[in-house]
Amino acid sequence: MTTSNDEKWINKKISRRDMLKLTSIGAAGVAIGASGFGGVMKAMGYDVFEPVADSKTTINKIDFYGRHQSGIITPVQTHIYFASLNVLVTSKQELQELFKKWTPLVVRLMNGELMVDLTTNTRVPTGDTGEAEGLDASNLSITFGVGPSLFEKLGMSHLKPKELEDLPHFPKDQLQEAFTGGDLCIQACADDPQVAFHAVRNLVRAASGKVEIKWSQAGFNSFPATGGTPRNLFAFKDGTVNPSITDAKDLNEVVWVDKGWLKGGSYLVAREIQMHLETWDRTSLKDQEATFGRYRDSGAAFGKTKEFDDFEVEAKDEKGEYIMPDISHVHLARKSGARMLRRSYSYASGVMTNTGAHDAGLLFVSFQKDPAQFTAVQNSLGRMDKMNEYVTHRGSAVFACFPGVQKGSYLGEALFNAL
Ligand SMILES: C=CC1=C(C)c2cc3[nH]c(cc4nc(cc5[nH]c(cc1n2)c(C)c5CCC(=O)O)C(CCC(=O)O)=C4C)c(C)c3C=C
Ligand SMILES: [Fe+2]
Repeated sequence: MTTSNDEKWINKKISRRDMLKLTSIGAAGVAIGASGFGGVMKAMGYDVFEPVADSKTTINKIDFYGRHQSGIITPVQTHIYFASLNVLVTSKQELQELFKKWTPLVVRLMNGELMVDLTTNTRVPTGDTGEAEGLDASNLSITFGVGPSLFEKLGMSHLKPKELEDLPHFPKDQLQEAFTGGDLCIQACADDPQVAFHAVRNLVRAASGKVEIKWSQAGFNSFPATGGTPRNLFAFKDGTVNPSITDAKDLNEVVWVDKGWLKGGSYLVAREIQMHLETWDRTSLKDQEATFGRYRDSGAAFGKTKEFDDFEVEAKDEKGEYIMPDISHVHLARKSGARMLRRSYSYASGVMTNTGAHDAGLLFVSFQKDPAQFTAVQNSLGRMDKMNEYVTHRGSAVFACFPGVQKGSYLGEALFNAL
C-alpha cells in the first residue's frame, strides 16, 4: 500500500502537532518499515482503511471491484442467503466506519479467503467461524443496499433518494413484519450454500453491536445439466424474459441509476412469496399452463414452440380470443410495459405449523433503476393475476444498492461523501 493511499483513509483530521510527531517518527525510521504508515496511524488511534485486492489466482471467483456491485448482473448462482438488517449504530460516522471495516472483509470472502488470518492461540475465539474452510470461492457475490428507514434513523433524510420509499400496499398483500423492511441488506449468492451463509454470518459477526438481523431467507436455483433457465417450484422456467446481462444499453435503461450518489447502483426489491404447492399440485396441467400463458415443458409462450420465441401479448386467435389468456401472469406482467431484471430464488423452509403445508415459495428479487418499475408490474398483476390463487405475498423490502467500488475506495463512499 502506498503512503498516499494510506493518507486517503485517515478518518480523523490530522492536527499539525500530530503531523509533526509523525514526521519525527518517520525521520527516526522507527517501526514504520514493519507496519507501514498505516500501522503507525493505527497505533496512534487513527482508523485506517487498508484495501485488499481481488485475487488473480482464485478459481470460481467473481471480482469485487468494478463499476457496479457484484450480485446484480453476475450470472445467477445456485444459492442465495439474503439478510435484512437493522442498524444499532446511532451516527452516520459509525455507519461509515462499519462499511470501511466490511469492505476489505468482503473482498477476502469473495477471494475465497478467511475473514482474518488464522491465529494459533486456541484460548481466544477465532476471527473466522471456519465453516467455509477448504471450500473454494464458489462464485460468491455480495451486494449491499440501504433501506428507506436508515435515512431517518441516522439523520440523513436529505440524502434519501425520492424513489426510495417503502413499496405501497398491494391489494392481495398479507405482509408479516417478520419478512418486511430493514435498514440494510446483504445479498450473498454463491454456488455453495455454505459459502453464502458463511459470508453473511461472518459479516454480521464482525459488526456485532452495530447491526442485528431483522429477517433472512436462504434460497436455491437448480439449472438443467445442459444449462438454461432454472425452474421454480411450480416447475415452470422462471427468468426467461429478462434484460441481457451483457447488453449495456438495455441495462442502462432498465437497471442502473444514472443520477446522484446512487449513480451506477440499482434498487433491489425483495418479496417473500409463499407458493401453495398442495393447491398447485391438485391443478391440471392445462390450468397450470393457462396460469402463466406458457407451456410448462418447453417454456414457450402460448402459440409458440421455443422458450425464447417472441410473442405479441395482444395477439388473438381466429375466434377473437387472446392467445395468451388476459388474466395469465405473463400477459398482465407484459402489459404493464415496465421492465426489470429478475434474480429470484426458490425456498423450502419446512412446514407451516398451522396447516401442515409446505412452507415454500419464491424469494422474488428484482433490480431496477426505479422501484416504480416493480410497482407498475405488481399493479398490473393486481387482483386479476390467475397466479394469485396459488401464492401469498408475505414479505416486502426495498433497498438502494450502492454503486460499485474502485480499489482504494469503500462500500457506500459516494453516500458518505455527499453528507
Ligand atoms: C411484480 C413483479 C413480479 C412478481 C412479484 C412475480 C412473481 C412470480 N412470478 C412467477 C413465475 C413466472 N413469472 C414469469 C414472468 C414474469 N414475471 C414478472 C414479474 C413478476 N413476477 C415479469 C416482469 C415477467 C416477464 C413477463 C414478460 O414480459 O414476458 C414467468 C414466465 C417465464 C419468465 O419470463 O420468466 C414465470 C413462470 C412466480 C412463481 C412468482 C411468485 C411466486
Ligand atoms: Fe413472474
